[in-house]
Amino acid sequence: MSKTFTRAEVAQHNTEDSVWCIIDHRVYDLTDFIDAHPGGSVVLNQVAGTDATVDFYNLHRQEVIEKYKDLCIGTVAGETPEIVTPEPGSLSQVPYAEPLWLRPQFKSPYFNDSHRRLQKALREFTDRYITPEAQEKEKDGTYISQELIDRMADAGILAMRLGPGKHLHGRKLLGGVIDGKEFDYLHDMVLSQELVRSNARGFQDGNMAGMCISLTAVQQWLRNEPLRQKITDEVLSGKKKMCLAVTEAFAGSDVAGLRTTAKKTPDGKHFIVNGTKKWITNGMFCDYFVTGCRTEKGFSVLLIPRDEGVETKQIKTSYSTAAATAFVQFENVKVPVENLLGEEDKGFIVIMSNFNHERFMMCCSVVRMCMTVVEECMKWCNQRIVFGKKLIEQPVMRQKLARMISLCESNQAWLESIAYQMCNMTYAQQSANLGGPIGLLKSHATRSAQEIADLATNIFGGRGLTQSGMGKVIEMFHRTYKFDAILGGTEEILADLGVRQAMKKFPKAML
Ligand code: HEM
Repeated sequence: MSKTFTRAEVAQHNTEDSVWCIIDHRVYDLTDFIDAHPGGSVVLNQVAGTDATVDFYNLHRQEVIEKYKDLCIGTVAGETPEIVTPEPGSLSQVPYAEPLWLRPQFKSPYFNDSHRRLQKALREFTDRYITPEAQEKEKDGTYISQELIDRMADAGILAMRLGPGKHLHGRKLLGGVIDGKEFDYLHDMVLSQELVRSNARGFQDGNMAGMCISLTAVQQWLRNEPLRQKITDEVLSGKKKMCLAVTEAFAGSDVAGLRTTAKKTPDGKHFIVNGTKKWITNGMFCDYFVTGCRTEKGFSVLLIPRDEGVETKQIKTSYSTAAATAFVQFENVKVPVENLLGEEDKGFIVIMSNFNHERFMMCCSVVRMCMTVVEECMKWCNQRIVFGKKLIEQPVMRQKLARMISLCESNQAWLESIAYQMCNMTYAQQSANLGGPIGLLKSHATRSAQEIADLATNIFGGRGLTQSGMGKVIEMFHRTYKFDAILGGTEEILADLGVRQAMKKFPKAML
């Protein structure tokens, strides 16, 4: 790479036997690559011997040049490469690509040094370990590797994903960048927002989303202490996997309509479970199912270990099968009564108590993903040349970007304000005061996501419909934003919840 060549020298390599070109002041020998080039050999022959920087960046993502850096044989004499290659862990320099609190010129009342340390460590962890695997698994549809799970368990990431609490006390997170006791809901927000940057919506859920919404219920409601500790240890160490199994083909959010039954054995020591569950995220690889069942006088929640009576079949949805979404069948599964969460026939509270945190995490992710889409659009508009001009020079494009930026900035500001309230409330106060606002935020954030996906696809044109290359993030987002609009409560239900909760507090007087 230390070799230098004059532009005249490069110009001579424009024959079938030797195809060189210049990209960003670096010299590339494409002779042996030409037949493997996904864009074909003709285009490379056309630029042989010339400076192809503008053409290259008009058609490729920055990561392509990184991946194929071995083709680089030197630089142009007297010239220095200009294009910035982001290092793992670095912040984006694209305007509006990062939340305001991470932009050096701005201040925030919410975040202290421990949030910044955690953000930095998580960004590096995600860039180095999660994103490469996420991209691969999203494409081939296989499940998360045990190696990555172990790495996340060691770093305390699995434990952090349950939110603040005693389970973090005494833990040194990410090698000690913060102490578990310091971890609050703003750290929690940072965690969700950094993990989502791997830009792979199916894998994002495949990456232990089931655990985040089920182990919390076990911790809060499983009364047998040694059993609770054993299971928590198994799951947080990554040795066992857990998911939440409530929805059925017969009933989604309508818990009263569920048909999975749990009948007590005559000796009162076991439940026998029969029934099916649908759309169970991570169900394919889980060892434990936190399952909603009909019991004699109501609805109950049971922790069901996988055994021969439990059968899982993969469901193909519009995102990658890396999410391990399953159809689950329980046939005469014998479950000890100590696996009951909360009280028999009073399972509704067990399921409901989990929702705020789940929805909060979803808000964090979808708002951050929207910001990444803005970043992609800003980069593309600055890079893409059409009708002899950069796209950004077209006022119609700037209008679209303005709308997208405004939606992202306002949603992020709302989210930070809610996270701050959560830091200053008990769990019970959160349930009383924040269920409505979180519901409204989730509903608004996913409506915004719809508009952002639509605008971004128009900006990218055909590339926004293509699963590889420049528009791949946009294509993925446009195909998958609905998961956030449906999972954890649909937009309509949550918007309605927000207004109903507000009306409960309406003063009795006629105002
Ligand atoms: C180091 C040099 C190059 C490498 C490693 C490279 C690699 C690639 C790769 C991996 C793709 C697949 C799409 C993607 O992932 O972005 C691609 C597509 C393409 N490349 Fe290249 N390329 C190089 C140079 C060039 C140059 C100089 C041109 C044009 C003059 C060119 C024209 C194209 C075209 C037209 C496509 C198809 C793009 C699309 O469908 O949107 N490539 N290239």
